[in-house]
Amino acid sequence: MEEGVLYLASQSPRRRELLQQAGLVFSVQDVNVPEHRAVDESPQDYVHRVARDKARAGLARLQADDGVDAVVLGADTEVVLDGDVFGKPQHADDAAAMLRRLSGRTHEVISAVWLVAEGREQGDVCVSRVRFAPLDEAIIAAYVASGEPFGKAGAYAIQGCGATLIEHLDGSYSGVMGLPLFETVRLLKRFNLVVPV
Ligand SMILES: Cc1cn([C@H]2C[C@H](O)[C@@H](COP(=O)(O)OP(=O)(O)OP(=O)(O)O)O2)c(=O)[nH]c1=O
Repeated sequence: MEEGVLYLASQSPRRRELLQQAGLVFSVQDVNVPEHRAVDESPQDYVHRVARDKARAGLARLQADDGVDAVVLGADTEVVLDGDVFGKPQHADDAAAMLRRLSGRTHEVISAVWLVAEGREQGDVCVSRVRFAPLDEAIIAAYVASGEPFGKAGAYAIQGCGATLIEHLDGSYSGVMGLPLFETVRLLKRFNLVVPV
């Protein structure tokens, strides 16, 4: 396998952590892509599009800088319940409202990952099902006050105290946390990038 130059187009510390956990060598490229779902766009199409746009934006910035021959990884994670897409909460009331809706129910977490290089793009998606325990108002208030829900799709973090709210996970832990590592490494191999395992 040849050595490729991998860039992670993301501001998410979770994605950095997960790529490091997989033993990958990469650089980080900051991108800011607007996340607005079109009215007729399915949740899965939306997550794919945003992940691809992040990777494309990363590659465009790198090419504008010095035309480096790079492979750029973009990812997006959303929580979906009853056809509604829960992004990151804007404020405390928003976070509490999301948690109230997730309480005692099973939702989907959709995580897409895209690799974009000059003349080549490929992506994959991972859908997990997460069942929340019934949450009373005191738990919701305490969790929101902890600050953990902010910056997280669906207002919780499986890698944090949010794990204590989850009764059951059917799917990928890394996918829920923000970057499905099995699908990511499978894509990297297709791009002939060096992976440790
Ligand atoms: C459900 C869940 C989400 N999350 C996080 C992962 C993502 O950072 C975030 C979903 O928002 P994203 O829009 O996917 O990512 P981001 O804006 O944080 O980062 P970037 O676009 O720069 O890559 O939610 C967790 O950390 N734990 C969880 O259990």
